[in-house]
Amino acid sequence: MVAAASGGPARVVVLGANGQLGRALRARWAERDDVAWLGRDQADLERPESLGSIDWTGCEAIVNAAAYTAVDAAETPEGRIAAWQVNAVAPAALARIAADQGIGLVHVSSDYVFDGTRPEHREDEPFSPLSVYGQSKAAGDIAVATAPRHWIVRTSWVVGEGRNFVATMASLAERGIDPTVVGDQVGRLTFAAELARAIDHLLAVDAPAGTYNVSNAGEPRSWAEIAQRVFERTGHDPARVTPVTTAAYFAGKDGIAPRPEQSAMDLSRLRATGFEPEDHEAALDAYVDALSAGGPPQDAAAVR
Ligand SMILES: NC(=O)C1=CN([C@@H]2O[C@H](COP(=O)(O)OP(=O)(O)OC[C@H]3O[C@@H](n4cnc5c(N)ncnc54)[C@H](O)[C@@H]3O)[C@@H](O)[C@H]2O)C=CC1
Repeated sequence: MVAAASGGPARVVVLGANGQLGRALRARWAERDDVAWLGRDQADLERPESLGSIDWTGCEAIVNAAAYTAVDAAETPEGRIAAWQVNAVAPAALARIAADQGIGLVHVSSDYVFDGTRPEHREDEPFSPLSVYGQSKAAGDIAVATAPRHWIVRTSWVVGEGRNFVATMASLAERGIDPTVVGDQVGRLTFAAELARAIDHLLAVDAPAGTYNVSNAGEPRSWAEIAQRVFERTGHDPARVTPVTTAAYFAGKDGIAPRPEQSAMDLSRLRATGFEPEDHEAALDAYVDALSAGGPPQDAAAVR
């Protein structure tokens, strides 16, 4: 069995426990003692065969929050193999385990399975990935859908703890650095806490198996508009952010995977389960305020 904090068998096993979503789930389920939290050291999805040697006795649901998320590195020969192992082969192994042992499987997908040419992605839109990462995620979705009790949670633009776009913009604003930011990719932010709340909800209401788009709600915005809002909220001049096209931003840079221009997703299927997502700009303001309260963020990671 996989042991939970209680010492007994875990009813829920979370894989990828140390990522943005994993940490948000930990915060959400901090009071629960029936969850096991497995990081890469305990369950390495690059070695999918190892998942079959785990004793899943007592497990009612697996939440797969692990993924190979390095979108550009996935275009390299080594990255390609790792991305496929983690994002496609391992989810297929999990689907087999879930099907054989009657376990529910929550798996997280990406808007990058689409090319971003439609105004709002619906769950049943045909796959049209632009990148190796997107291809590997689409293959994972196809595999996971073979498990009878599966919930594919398709999300976009995740912002959680640590290194992320919003923290980077807040840091640049504070340090007097004026960024150029992509202005022709449009979407909605998904705060990791909101994603965790939605997963908790889908399990709690035992939502029908299938795919659910999950993001925060509200008017879709470009990365540049989001950056400008971060500047404004932190008391800096938003005009310091210069919007550029994706083509201009990546001009002369090698090894950049194509990104969808349009990432916003239709949320009606999620809403039909009784879940109302919070507006992403209101959530952004609250997130930035929390960052400010904790002092200026240290991390100045590259803009996505
Ligand atoms: N970050 C984003 O903007 C988006 C993320 N997603 C999806 O959301 C889900 C959660 O993503 P985040 O929490 O943002 O990603 P993250 O990169 O913060 O976390 C992923 C976790 O997976 C772990 N991991 C990587 N390789 C592993 C392996 N071989 N074995 C076990 N664990 C491994 C990492 O150590 C990390 O803890 C993923 O399925 C991702 O594809 C979808 C759309 C956008």
